Amino acid sequence: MLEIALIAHDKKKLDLAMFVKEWKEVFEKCDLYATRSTGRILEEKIGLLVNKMESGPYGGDLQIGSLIVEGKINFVIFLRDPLTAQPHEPDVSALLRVCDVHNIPLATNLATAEGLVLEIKKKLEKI
Ligand SMILES: O=C(CO)COP(=O)(O)O
Repeated sequence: MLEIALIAHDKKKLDLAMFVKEWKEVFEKCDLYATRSTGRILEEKIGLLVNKMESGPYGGDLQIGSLIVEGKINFVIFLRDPLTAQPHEPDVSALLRVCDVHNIPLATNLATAEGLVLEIKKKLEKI
């Protein structure tokens, strides 16, 4: 099973929901983790089962980061809002940092997410 973390800041949640819907047949074969509001949207609008952490501003990014440190996440798609200051920016940076520390593929925009999902699909076909 592949473990995927899906996160989006508020102004990017619609983009993420549309992207995940488009690739639903891939994501429904994975174990999904998300920060709370993102996860709720993916469950309610797309009908996927999602392991929901705390909301990002309440430490959810750090919880996902902790899962990465424990080796429990294979891919991260995190659609950040580059135009809005986030009160929990240090937590966001920490999550991005542990992805680099542990060499976890990370997409922070839709163009890269497209590449990652193709890679995830390829990996699933080999399982
Ligand atoms: O803020 C976030 C990531 O930094 C996302 O958190 P939510 O999914 O709870 O909105």
